[in-house]
Amino acid sequence: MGIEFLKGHGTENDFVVLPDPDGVLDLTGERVRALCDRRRGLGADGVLRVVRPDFGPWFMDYRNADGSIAEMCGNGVRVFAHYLVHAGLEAEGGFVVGTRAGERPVLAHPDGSVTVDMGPVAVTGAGTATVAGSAFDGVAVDVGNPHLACVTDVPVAGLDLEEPPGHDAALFPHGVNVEFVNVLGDGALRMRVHERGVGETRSCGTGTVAAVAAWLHGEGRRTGEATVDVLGGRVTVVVEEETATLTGPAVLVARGELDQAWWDSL
Ligand SMILES: N[C@@H](CCC[C@H](N)C(=O)O)C(=O)O
Repeated sequence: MGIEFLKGHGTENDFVVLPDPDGVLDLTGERVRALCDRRRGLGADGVLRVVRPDFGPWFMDYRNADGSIAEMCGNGVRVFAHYLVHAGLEAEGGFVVGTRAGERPVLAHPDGSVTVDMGPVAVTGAGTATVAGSAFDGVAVDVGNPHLACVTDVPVAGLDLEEPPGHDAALFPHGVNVEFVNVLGDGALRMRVHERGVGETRSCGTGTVAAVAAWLHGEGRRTGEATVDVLGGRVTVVVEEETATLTGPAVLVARGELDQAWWDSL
């Protein structure tokens, strides 16, 4: 009997989901890297291990594709919540998901989309990202994990994000997710992102919240709402005084078993 997995995505930010209610899987960095590898594994931007603690809600143990651990993943919470409903472990509607950044209330909608209460969002400073020798002014945004969100007039579609953007390491001692954001109109943004521990991804939920917070900050506003177009689709973000919400699709595409011998060899 192999190890159960599912594959899913939220606006094409894709994840391997590993149901592990009793917390018995030894999810090493090497196993995460192998699972996420698009040639020698299943391929994904990250892994969501589904754990049921003795007390409290289902816990999302999130890992980046390079095996590193991150505090929070907004698209991951949507896929995680959708999986819980799909598996009959939670009912559609409101429930809570545990993350390393704290508990995140979610609302699982009948169409499979999910709204996540992302918790407080804070603009904590200013920084600069560098891409191919060009500098982009940005703001540091804490969404439970670190972001440098750069609102720019340079069309983001043309940026080469193959290499990690340069940034001020002293400002982000634990690394950073970097967003490049175009304003398409009032309440309409376009974003590309280079994620810490992954590379360029087709969407980043916490990144879209950071993008909206950065746009509002530039407008001298603290609260507001925007759609954010990413390479993998569209999400909606609402920033309020005390919290922010992220709404978007969540899709499960496959379910199967990992080969036990392959797992054991890692
Ligand atoms: N894709 C995620 C963010 C995942 C974590 C990030 N790479 C980090 O290291 O902080 C999202 O949807 O928020």
